[in-house]
Amino acid sequence: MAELLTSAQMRAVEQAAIASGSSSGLTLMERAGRAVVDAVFTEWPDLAEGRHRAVVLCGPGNNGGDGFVIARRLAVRGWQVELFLLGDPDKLPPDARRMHDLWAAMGPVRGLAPESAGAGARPDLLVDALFGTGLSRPIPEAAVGAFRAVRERKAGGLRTSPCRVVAVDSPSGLDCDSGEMLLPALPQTAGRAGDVQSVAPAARMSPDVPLPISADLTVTFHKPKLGHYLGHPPMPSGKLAVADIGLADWDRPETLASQPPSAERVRLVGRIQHGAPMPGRMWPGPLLNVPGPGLHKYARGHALVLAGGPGRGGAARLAARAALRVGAGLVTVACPPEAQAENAARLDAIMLRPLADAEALAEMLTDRRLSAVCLGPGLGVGAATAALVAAACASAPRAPAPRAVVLDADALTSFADDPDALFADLHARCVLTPHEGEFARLFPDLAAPARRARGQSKVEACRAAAARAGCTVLLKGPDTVIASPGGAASIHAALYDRAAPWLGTAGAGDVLAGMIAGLLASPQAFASPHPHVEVAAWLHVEAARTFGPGLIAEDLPETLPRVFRDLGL
Ligand SMILES: NC(=O)C1=CN([C@@H]2O[C@H](COP(=O)(O)OP(=O)(O)OC[C@H]3O[C@@H](n4cnc5c(N)ncnc54)[C@H](OP(=O)(O)O)[C@@H]3O)[C@@H](O)[C@H]2O)[C@@H](O)CC1
Ligand SMILES: [K+]
Repeated sequence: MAELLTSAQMRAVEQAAIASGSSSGLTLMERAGRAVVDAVFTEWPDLAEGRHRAVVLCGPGNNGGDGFVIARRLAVRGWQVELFLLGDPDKLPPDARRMHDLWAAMGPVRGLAPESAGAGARPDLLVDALFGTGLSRPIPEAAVGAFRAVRERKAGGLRTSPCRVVAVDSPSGLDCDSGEMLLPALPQTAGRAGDVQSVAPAARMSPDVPLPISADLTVTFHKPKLGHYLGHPPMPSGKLAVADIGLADWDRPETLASQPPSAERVRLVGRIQHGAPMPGRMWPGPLLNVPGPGLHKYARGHALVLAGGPGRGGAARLAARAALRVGAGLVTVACPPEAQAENAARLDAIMLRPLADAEALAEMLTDRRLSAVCLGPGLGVGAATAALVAAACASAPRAPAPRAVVLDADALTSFADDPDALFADLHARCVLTPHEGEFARLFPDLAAPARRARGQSKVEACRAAAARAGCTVLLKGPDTVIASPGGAASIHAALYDRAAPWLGTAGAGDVLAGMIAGLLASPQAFASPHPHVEVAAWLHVEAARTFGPGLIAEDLPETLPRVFRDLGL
C-alpha cells in the first residue's frame, strides 16, 4: 500500500531533510536530475548507447533546476543538447541558479518561445522541466506553445526515430494535488490529428480533449503525488516511475496495509509497499472473510441482499453472488413476494426470502446473525426504497459491532430530493458506493464541475462527503476514491499497468457492492469499513484484469477463486 503525497507534504519532507543537515537542496536536485537520466535509459535502452539529441525546457523554479542537471549530464555523455529557459535567469531560486550556472559553462541558455523552440531537427528526447510541484496557476501559453513546437519538429536527414518525452516530477500543467491540467485557454485549431480542439481555461474538462502537454514517461521523486493517480485515461504522465532520492529517513513510517489508513496521508490501494509487492497473506489476506479451521458458516457472517420486483432481480442476484464468492458464509436474497418465483429459479446456494416492505425488513433484521445488508441494485427509485434504507440502517445491532449496510444505485438516488434524510439514517458502518452521477445527486456542491471550479480535488470532495454522510464513501471511477468520516482517504487507480477498461460493463457496480457486503459480513471485520472497502475495490479490478477481454459482470464473482489462488491464499 503505497502512500501518495500532496505537494505540501513533499516540500515538508524535503525541508526536514535539509533542516537536518544531512542533505542540501543542491544535493537533492543533483540526485533528482541523475534519477531522471537513469530512468530514461532504463525505459529506452537504445538511448543509453551512443550520442543523441535532446531539447530541455526549463521553468522558473526548482523543476527547471532539475532540467539544468539533466542537460549537463546528457551533454557529458556526448549528447547534443538545446536548452530553453522560461523567465529570467536572475530570478531563479538559488539552487536552480547554481545548476543554471554549471550548465551555462557548457552550453547556451536560450529564451523560451514557440518560434525558437520550433526551429531545428526533431530531437530524440524532449525533457519537460517547466513546472513541477510548485505549479500554482494555469501555465503560460508560451510554455504550451514551445512544448508543442518541439514535438512537431520535423525529423532531420534520414532519422525516423520518435521524439520521446520525459516529464520531470510531473507533466507541466498537472496539478499534483488534484490531477487537473492547469492549461491556458488555447485558440481553436483546425481539426488535424493531435490538435487541441478546445481546452477550457484552467482545466481539462473532458477526457476526450487531447492534451497539449503529456509525457511518455514521468519520473517523480520519493513518492508519487496524488495528481499522478487522479484522472481518466489517457493519463498525461504516460508511464510513472518513482525515483529514490534519499529522503526516506526524513519521512514518517507508513501505516500498515492491513490497518485503517491515517487521516494525514492518502494511500494508493494495492499490494505494493516500500516498492515491492506484499505477499497475499500480508495483504489482502487478513482483511478477507476466509474460513478458519473448524469454523461454522455463521463465523463468516450472513449477508442479506434486497432485490427489486419481477424482472428486475438481476442486479441483486449479481451482488448476492459476489457476496457469497468473496467469503460471506451465507447469503440471502430478499425480494417482493411477486418476484419470488423468478428468483427461486435462478438461485441455489443463495437463500431466498419474501419481503413485502420496510416493516417486514425491520422484523427480518431482528435476526442478529444477519451481519451485513446490501441494498440499491435494481431496487427501484422512490419512497418504498427510502423506507427500506431507513429500516436497514435503524436496525443496526450494537453488539458486537453495528451491522454493515452497503447502499448503492437506487438506494442513493431515492434520496436525490432530500439527501439530508439519508444522512440522518446513516451510521459509521454504512458504505455509500456512488458513481459520479449518483454522487452529484447527493452532494451537488461536491460534484465534479463544482469542485473543479473551486480547485477542489476528488479526494477532498470525497472526504467532505464522508464527513457529511457520517460514513465511508466510495466514489467510483478509473480513479476510485474511498474516504471515511475521520479524514482517512485512499485512491484505487485502475490506471497505468492496472487499467481495466473492460470493467465498464453493465452490472459491474452491483458486483462491487456485493463484494463489499460480503467482506463486511465477517464478524471479524474492523469497526471501520474502510480497509475492507479498499480490498473490495482491489479485488474487483483484479478479477477484471485476471479475466481480461470479453468480461461481463457475471464473470467477476466467478473469477475470484482464481484471484485468491494467485494470491497464494
Ligand atoms: N521537493 C523536493 O524534495 C525536491 C524538488 N525538486 C524539484 O523542485 C520542484 C519544485 O520546485 P518549486 O517549488 O520551485 O516549483 P516549480 O514546479 O519549479 O515551479 C515554481 C515556479 O514556477 C512559478 N510558477 C508556478 N506556476 C506558474 C505559472 N502557472 N506560470 C508561471 N509561473 C509559475 C513560481 O512562481 P510564483 O508562483 O512564485 O510566481 C515558481 O517560480 C519539484 O517539482 C522537483 O522537480 C528536486 O529538485 C529535488 C527534490
Ligand atoms: K515538469
